[in-house]
Amino acid sequence: MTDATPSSLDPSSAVDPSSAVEPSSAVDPSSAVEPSSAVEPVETRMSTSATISTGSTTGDVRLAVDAPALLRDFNAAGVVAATDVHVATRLGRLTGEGDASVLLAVALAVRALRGGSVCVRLDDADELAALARPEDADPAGDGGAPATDPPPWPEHASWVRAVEASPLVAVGAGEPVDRPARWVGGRLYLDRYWRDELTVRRLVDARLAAPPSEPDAARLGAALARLFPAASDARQRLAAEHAAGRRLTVLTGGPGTGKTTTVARLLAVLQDVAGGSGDAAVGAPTAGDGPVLSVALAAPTGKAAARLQEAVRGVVADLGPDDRARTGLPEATTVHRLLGYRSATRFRHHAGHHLPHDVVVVDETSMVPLSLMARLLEALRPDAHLVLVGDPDQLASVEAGAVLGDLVARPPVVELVETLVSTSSTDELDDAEQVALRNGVVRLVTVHRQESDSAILPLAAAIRDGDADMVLEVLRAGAGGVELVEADTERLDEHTVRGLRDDAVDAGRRLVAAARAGDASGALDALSAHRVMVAHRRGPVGVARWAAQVEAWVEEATADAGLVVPAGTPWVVGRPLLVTSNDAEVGLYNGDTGVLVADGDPSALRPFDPSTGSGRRGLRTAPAQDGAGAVVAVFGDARAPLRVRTHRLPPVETVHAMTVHRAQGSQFRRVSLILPPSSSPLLTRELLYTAVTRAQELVRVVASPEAVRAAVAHPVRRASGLREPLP
Ligand SMILES: Nc1ncnc2c1ncn2[C@@H]1O[C@H](COP(=O)(O)OP(=O)(O)OP(=O)(O)O)[C@@H](O)[C@H]1O
Repeated sequence: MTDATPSSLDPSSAVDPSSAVEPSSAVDPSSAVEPSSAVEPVETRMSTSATISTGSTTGDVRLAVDAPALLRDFNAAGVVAATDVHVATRLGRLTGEGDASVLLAVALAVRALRGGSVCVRLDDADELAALARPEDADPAGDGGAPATDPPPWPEHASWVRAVEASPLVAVGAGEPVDRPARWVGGRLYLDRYWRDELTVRRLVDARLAAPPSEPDAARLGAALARLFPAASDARQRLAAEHAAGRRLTVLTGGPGTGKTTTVARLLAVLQDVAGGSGDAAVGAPTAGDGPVLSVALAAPTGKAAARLQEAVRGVVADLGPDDRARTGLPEATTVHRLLGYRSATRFRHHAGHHLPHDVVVVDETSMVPLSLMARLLEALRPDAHLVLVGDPDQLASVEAGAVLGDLVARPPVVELVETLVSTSSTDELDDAEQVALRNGVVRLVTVHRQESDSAILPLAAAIRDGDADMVLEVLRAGAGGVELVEADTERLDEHTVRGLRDDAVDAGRRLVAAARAGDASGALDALSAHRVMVAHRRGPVGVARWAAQVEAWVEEATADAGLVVPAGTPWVVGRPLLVTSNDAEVGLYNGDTGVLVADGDPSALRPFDPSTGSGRRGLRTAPAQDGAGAVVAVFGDARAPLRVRTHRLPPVETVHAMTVHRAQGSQFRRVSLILPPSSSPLLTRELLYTAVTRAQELVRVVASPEAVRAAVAHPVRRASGLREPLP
């Protein structure tokens, strides 16, 4: 390994391969408020404002100079972007609303979506203060308006009066239904988000309030006792019993608390009780007949779906023969694919064409945004059993909404569930958990994973508890697969990051070797060996800069064999890929990761003309003899990879490093997390918790202690109305 000079860590050397901005959407107000479906943090969308003409005469297109003075001032302070102002003023023109305070409120509602909120609370001083933090305060400093001090907010009472009187705004939950914004309970929504929230509320409440199905108590009791025999299984047993009788169960818990185990076993319970008496004489299925309920397993990303399927099948394989036969081999898919994705707002299954399944289990529900949850709930048969599984302490979805967190924290919707019969007891639930159970929520708390010397789970627990001293203590102890590299991450040198470099190079070597050998499974396995994670997209602590850095290290380390670049293609064998948009036809979705591997007989990758490497050091190869091409992209489960020809690939990026948002739903054996400076608005408790819990063996945090403290001190705030009853 050759030492790179410190200058190779110079941020200015980083090339941003992904600087494409979203298409301008400022003209059509409805599309202007449609969030990007990209799985990436909010700051990526800040630069949008720099691409959109707002009629500025100053030449600075980030400033909305044609807007009323109040909006101009808030724009100049960086509180709202020019696009937010543009949407608000356009909606104002369409509805005859000229009051600047109302337009400011609408611009804030648009702005709030980018932070993941569904609405803006004008009466919440903390939220307004958070919005007043310029969202582009990232180290790159590459977007948004120049910050001046924000002007004072409009006087609250008159602001609310103006909003309530506005022709732009519908007030309350009822008529009229054709206005672009909605004011409910002190919250201002863009109408589309209000409708999605109402849909989720209505359909969740209907599920909770539906009369319970009453499975045969003796059979249920026997199945629960068989599948959850130990005293320590009590909460898992309760969740399974709840799922057998009710139409919505929300199963939560941190890593290693047995969520997946519970899912697999509860499927066995549900299949058993659905199998009726087992009396073959009357035609009822028996154990040997296999599954009788149609079950769908889904997760927000392909990677998470692959993990879910693998984990569930692993648990099923350990069940007794009858339960194994009853449960079968459930397939997992993405939520998009389950619903039959056609476009961001259109799916094959919907309220008029329900999914056929009797049971639908969604894992990693924290990543499901409000709009997708609304579409999923609409598409379910009313009598289907829905089980939402996830960890509400993780980062919420990139798009607006924090549905899992909201469902867990809501006040109770239905009276105490009376159907908990037979073996389950709620004795060990505290008062808050008893209340949550009325909303179908069962929280698993016991960590069962046997890694007693690992400090990753105690670290995650300290982050979740907001205990920054403990977090730093565990990190600094440097034992049990946890380490802290204390550093100013904007000025890292080679020596400081040598551990990170060694891990990245090791994983990269294995990846490239497997890819060149045409070993798809080996390459996909190597892809999860180590991952560099960051918070930002751009800047010295951004994904673009670190992806370029890791790529340079790996190229250097594997240069002896030369790059393998099949002739006539830009595709480098061994390049790790990240899919950046959905392509239902190919079966790849935003956030899926894969790798380019040599296709067919590796000897077909013979030298083409090493002397004409187009200025690039490396080995060029001819296409395989059979014309099938010499490189193929592989994705998904290492044991059954999905192979995609390069000409059919949707847009992809190289993924030597990724944002923590992107990494959600995936796990890696080793994780190196590089945190931005403590002033970054993206440093949140959920970000740190999510990154730490992606690691199986080792998590290395490269950060200043101040940045760690800042992350732990800032839980994410997301405004929505789901936690409150309708007025
Ligand atoms: N009731 C139990 N008793 C003993 N061991 C259990 C129990 N439930 C789960 N386990 C074991 O604990 C480990 C973690 O379980 P599981 O993978 O189901 O957790 P999880 O919550 O899905 O974790 P993650 O979110 O990290 O994927 C597994 O090894 C599993 O076999």
